[in-house]
Amino acid sequence: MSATPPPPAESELYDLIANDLFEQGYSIVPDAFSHALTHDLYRRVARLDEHNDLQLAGVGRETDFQINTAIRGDETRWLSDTHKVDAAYLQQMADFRLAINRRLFLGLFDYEAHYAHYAPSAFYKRHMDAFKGGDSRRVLTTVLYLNQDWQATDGGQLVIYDKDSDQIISTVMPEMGTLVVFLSEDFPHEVLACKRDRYSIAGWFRIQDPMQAPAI
Ligand SMILES: O=C(O)CCC(=O)C(=O)O
Ligand SMILES: [Fe+2]
Repeated sequence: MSATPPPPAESELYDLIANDLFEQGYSIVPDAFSHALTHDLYRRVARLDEHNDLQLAGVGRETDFQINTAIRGDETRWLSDTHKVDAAYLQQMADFRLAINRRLFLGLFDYEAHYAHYAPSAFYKRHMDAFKGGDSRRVLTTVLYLNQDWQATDGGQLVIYDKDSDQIISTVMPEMGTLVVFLSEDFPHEVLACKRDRYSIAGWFRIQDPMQAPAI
């Protein structure tokens, strides 16, 4: 028998996240999804790591893209609908997208997500996931953590800052099942150096590319 409570019923989960986003622009939810899904995702990323199927992440987009381990040291791989476990998560996030659109009218159009592995001593310096007027189309960031029994001494916390005051808003332990959601343009954040392998899925809901939108 496990002592952890079952995940909240889905509509309650989305009510809670939508309310947090409306009130404060971010939400942090422990045990967001079913334990079965979370464990499948953990096994999948651990296997990708074991088989060296993750690649050092870069900074910048397209022509600006470069590897810079002074900024970030994580290794990543995009989820793909062609793998059963990836597809299960992408389906979960498709439901999430509709549920949040129904509650907040954010016009979320699609979702991209990658597995990430931070090896011991890796970090991701303070950054923003999107900029006002930028071309990434990213509106809402999600991070799902996949690490059992994370301790404060393991490092690797996500630190979220207030954009205006520079104060720390929250320090999040990357514990198995915890989901963090925040408005991509509003919160500078960083990943502190970790002391053990750290696994997660980072994802971004995006608005539609105005160039691809049908003419009205
Ligand atoms: O893993 C995390 O806690 C955050 C990762 C992140 O900021 C990113 O990939 O942009
Ligand atoms: Fe980020």
